[in-house]
Amino acid sequence: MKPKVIVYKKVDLSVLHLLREHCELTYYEKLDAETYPTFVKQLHHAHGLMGSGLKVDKALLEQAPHLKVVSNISVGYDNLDLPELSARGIMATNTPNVLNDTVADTIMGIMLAAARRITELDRYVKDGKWKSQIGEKEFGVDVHHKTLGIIGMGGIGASIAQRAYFGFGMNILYHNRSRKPEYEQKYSARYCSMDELLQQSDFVCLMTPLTPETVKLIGEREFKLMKKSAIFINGSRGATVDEDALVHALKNKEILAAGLDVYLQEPVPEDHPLLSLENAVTVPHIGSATYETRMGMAMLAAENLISGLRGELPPNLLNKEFSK
Ligand SMILES: NC(=O)C1=CN([C@@H]2O[C@H](COP(=O)(O)OP(=O)(O)OC[C@H]3O[C@@H](n4cnc5c(N)ncnc54)[C@H](OP(=O)(O)O)[C@@H]3O)[C@@H](O)[C@H]2O)C=CC1
Ligand SMILES: O=CC(=O)O
Repeated sequence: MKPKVIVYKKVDLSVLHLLREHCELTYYEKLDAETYPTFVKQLHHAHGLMGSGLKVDKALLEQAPHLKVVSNISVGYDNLDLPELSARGIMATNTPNVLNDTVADTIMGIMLAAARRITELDRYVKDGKWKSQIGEKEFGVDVHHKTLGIIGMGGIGASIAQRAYFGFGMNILYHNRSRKPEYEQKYSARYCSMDELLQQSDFVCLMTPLTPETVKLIGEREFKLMKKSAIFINGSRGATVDEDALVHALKNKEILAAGLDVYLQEPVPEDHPLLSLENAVTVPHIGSATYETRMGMAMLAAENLISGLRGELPPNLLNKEFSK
């Protein structure tokens, strides 16, 4: 008998074909108030779950007594209660690396947009405000040859460093809990304390996972340490930043600008103070959002799921306990 699998996110047909070869599939393009009650009923019989963003915690797992594998279609897995999954013998997987280049492209785009005020000036043109030759009021700041500080120099951080170093001649600083000699060599990146990184960088890019340690990693104190000319970029998760402190820093010109892909609440509420600030570039969590990359992520997630359901150790297994 084929294992029962629920996919709760829209994926390409080829991914569904692959899954159907190996599993009995229930497919939701998305979960909403209408579909959720049926989804929960089906969870009672499911062996596998694949999608992204759903909070997989004790309460949900209580409804899923037969679950064997939870396959996230994302690299971040802060939506998963990993200790609870491990305690129940359920494997969890994610999709690292396939998205590094795409997310790094997005981050470079946001950096450039914030520094050169591209989204703000796009509105200026479309609103009919371009009436004469531009002057200092429309000037931005350079990106090339500036100092970029990356907090969370992992797969994505390194792809950002690669673009910044080779493409823009930037000087790279980074901070992690552990040093990465490989990136020091490849991108002449210098490891430093977080405070030094904040003080020295023209661009501060946050790329850590969301963990108990990184909640509000950047707050009032950290914004005060940054240069007044600094541009802050968040590509990690909204909760790694104290958003009130960010709004305060932007309004009071403690920093020059910010570029944001992630927010504490997503979708970000229409009346969020960040949305009324000209010096904040705000995009809707589009880091990995290209056809090619989302397809690659979904395919990898399907492979992880199938492998786990066969009783193998999936390539991107997250629970350390299972690999022992
Ligand atoms: N905006 C978007 O669309 C996307 C956002 N993301 C986010 O980016 C995150 C990173 O992804 P990825 O690069 O693949 O992950 P990696 O695990 O490859 O890299 C994360 C890096 O963060 C460092 N890190 C972890 N904890 C801390 C800490 N407390 N202080 C400083 N550094 C820390 C790690 O180094 P060390 O262990 O040495 O500390 C590691 O090098 C994801 O978890 C997700 O939240 C990912 C994809 C798309
Ligand atoms: O935010 C996206 C992810 O892959 O994590």
